Amino acid sequence: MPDFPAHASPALPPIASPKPKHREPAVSDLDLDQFHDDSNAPPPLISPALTPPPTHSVDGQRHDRLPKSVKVDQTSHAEQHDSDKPKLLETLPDVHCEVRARIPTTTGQEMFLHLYQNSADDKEHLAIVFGPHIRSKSLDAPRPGETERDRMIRGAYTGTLYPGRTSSRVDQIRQAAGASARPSAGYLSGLNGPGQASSLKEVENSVVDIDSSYPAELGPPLVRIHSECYTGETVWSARCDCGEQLDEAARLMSLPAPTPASTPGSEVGESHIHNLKLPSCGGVIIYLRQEGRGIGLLSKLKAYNLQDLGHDTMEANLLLRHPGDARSYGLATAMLLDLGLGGERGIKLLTNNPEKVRAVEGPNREVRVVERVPMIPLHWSTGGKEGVHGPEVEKYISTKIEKFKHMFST
Ligand SMILES: Nc1nc2c(ncn2[C@@H]2O[C@H](COP(=O)(O)OP(=O)(O)OP(=O)(O)O)[C@@H](O)[C@H]2O)c(=O)[nH]1
Repeated sequence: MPDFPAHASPALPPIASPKPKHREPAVSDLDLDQFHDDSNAPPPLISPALTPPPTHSVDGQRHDRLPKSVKVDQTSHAEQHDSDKPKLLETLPDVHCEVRARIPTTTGQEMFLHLYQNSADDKEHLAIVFGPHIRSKSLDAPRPGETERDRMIRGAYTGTLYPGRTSSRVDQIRQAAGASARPSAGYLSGLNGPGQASSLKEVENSVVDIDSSYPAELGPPLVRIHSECYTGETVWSARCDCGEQLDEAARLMSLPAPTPASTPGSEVGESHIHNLKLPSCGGVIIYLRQEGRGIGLLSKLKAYNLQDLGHDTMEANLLLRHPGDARSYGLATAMLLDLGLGGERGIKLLTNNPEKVRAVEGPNREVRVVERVPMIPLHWSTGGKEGVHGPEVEKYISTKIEKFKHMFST
């Protein structure tokens, strides 16, 4: 079997969006046998079931806490050999958030969908923002000639919209109503100490108003970089776990932030916070329109047929003359910076993909990944009770481990 190129050495320029401009080579033009030199091996679909790595816990339950994270070794980044470094653009693309809207979701949680445009391609990439703390600078920046109503229509408001609202800024509404300064936007201010009842009320009121930056108390914000997968997210494919990963990222970002009540030794009882709408830690899913690891849906569907003919996901891409992974993450870096998530404090990245961890940091480490939270397939973590399963997804995951060097354990 030939040596494959190292994972994710993009042959396409990193920002290229896959648009088939000419007819792709017919499958019959391709050398289907090149990966089958030692083809006494059984076809992948009947290979033995994947044994999950032993280090993750299997207790049949989903937890209401973030899975254990792994510190990302900062020195090893700095000392990376040139050959190990991901190929990054020298400068980040320009991005700006055109519009944002509140989306109540079927799980009961609310999120704000941010639509971005950029200087690198003509696709609409998205930031799915959970919690009240993360805001887009380019969205909030005033635009020439716009009215307060224009600002509200494009989502550049604080607090909550309601019929008849006239200003995009909560402070202005309060001032107009003769109210004093708005309640403290500090994270759960006043909860930690005696006499919390009025403070709790204040928190309840301020939850919808908070527009400050991400509070230091919550540590590095949780980030997921997700690449589009029409098959796994929309048409119920069990060839991959992309849909489940998107759901799980949203669930983790909607979990309530730790409160003093959940901290040992706290004087605040559970009953005090029973009906309180506590803010979630929040986080952001950067949803990049790089379908099929950047090869596009057309090629991905051909790749599926090659997989049914016995090839793994990397081989199928290579046979179609695409890199094993054609994605890039400069847009994600630029979007995270716009959302105020650059700088020293860093982010916690939900992923198993080592390439993502390095590439999202950007050419000058504009964003720092200080912790990595693994994405364990639900089928493993629930002991087989939930999650996508079947021979195709097993093969997909085992190829991620063996060829793309994904890290499925802490
Ligand atoms: N080419 C190809 N792409 C696939 C296949 N199955 C899923 N994909 C794509 O793989 C991508 C999955 O990417 P992500 O969810 O960002 O995750 P990842 O890089 O695999 O790693 P994690 O962050 O650990 O989940 C999506 O763009 C899917 O469309 C496949 O068989 N072939």
